Amino acid sequence: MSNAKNNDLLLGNIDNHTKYPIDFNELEQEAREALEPGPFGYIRSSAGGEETYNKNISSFSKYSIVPRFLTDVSSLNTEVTILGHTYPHPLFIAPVGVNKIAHDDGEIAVAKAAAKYNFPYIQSTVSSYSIEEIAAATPGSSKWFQLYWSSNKEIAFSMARRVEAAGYEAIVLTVDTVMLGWREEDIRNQFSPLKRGYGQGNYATDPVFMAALTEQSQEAIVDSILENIYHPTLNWNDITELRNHTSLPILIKGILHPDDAKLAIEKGIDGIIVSNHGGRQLDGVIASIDALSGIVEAVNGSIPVLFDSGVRRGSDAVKALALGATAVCIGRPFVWGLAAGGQKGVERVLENFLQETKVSISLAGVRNMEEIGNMLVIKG
Ligand SMILES: Cc1cc2nc3c(=O)[nH]c(=O)nc-3n(C[C@H](O)[C@H](O)[C@H](O)COP(=O)(O)O)c2cc1C
Ligand SMILES: O=C(O)C(=O)c1ccccc1
Repeated sequence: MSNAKNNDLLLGNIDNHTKYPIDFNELEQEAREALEPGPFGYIRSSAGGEETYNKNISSFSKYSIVPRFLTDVSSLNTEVTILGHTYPHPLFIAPVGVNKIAHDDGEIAVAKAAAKYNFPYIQSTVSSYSIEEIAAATPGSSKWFQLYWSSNKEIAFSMARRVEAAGYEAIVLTVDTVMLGWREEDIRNQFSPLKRGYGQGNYATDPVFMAALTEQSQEAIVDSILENIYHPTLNWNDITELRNHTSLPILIKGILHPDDAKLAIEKGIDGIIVSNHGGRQLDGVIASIDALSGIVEAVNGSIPVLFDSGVRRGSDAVKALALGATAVCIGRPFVWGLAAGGQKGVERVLENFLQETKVSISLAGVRNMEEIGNMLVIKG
């Protein structure tokens, strides 16, 4: 619960804080200055002509909040319960790999900032730090694990066992990246983080992955990651197998079609993340926010529906929540915070998101996360 009287968010920011970019574009500019073109371009860009990337962002402005007044918004409860865990607010950290290309402290800095602001942290398979290192750096905080399937599926099962042992609360299987999208900026910059040896934290510590190597060299590790991480044969039978290898809840990330959402429910999946991977996979696909309502309708409350792609500020998150998302994941904004200022930079991004989200919910006349689904959002 937060009390509006003790929590005059805007004035608190004007009085207390040192100057720091708040707006996404200013933050991106600061990151551009801090990074080499290869890493900066890898994070910023998306697939093809970046149609979907641009649409993800611009489509939010097609939706307008119609607020209610005189509802006594002096206290706000943003708690949400998802798959048996109660989280203080419906904002998560999206899984983003290879964080060391943005800052040397990488995922440790992000996970610590997330723990400080109570954002559940979804760790990517292709992290620079391992499952166990992140767990040790952030004891007691909520963590989920994003799994990239491996062509040698015993590696995927091994990672699933490790996250369960390390106390993670759920596994998010990403299904839209069975091969990498057509990313022209990376071709232009000749930049592949995996080829340069980033993102090995979970592979180089995995007993099944390491045992399968023919030789124990850096080249062999890179080659084997590349052979395993692209897995175009992935299909629903693999999901059933994963189900038999973990007792953790499984969510599928990358759902855009209502029929895939229905199939996920039929196959016993515990939740989905509506996402187009920030426009980084197939260019020309529907903006994530435009896909949300149809999927929420298809799911009809039977499993949680998380959301990402294009969320740039608190009011975007509020629109997604009002359209039926159970929680919203923040992507590129925190990566720019990391590039601009390490853990501190991420903290400022999360703090701003949280504060704007809370102010926006209250100003729309809503007091808790049950009411937010009734918030009126219209196209126009
Ligand atoms: C640099 C970068 C790396 C990413 N790595 C992963 C990843 O390892 N696994 C995954 O499921 N999604 C990954 N994503 C996608 C994010 O989880 C998320 O879907 C996307 O960033 C949302 O779009 P937005 O950042 O424009 O809001 C990555 C995104 C970026 C920008
Ligand atoms: O770049 C990405 O979007 C992504 O998901 C990824 C895939 C492999 C390695 C690093 C990141």
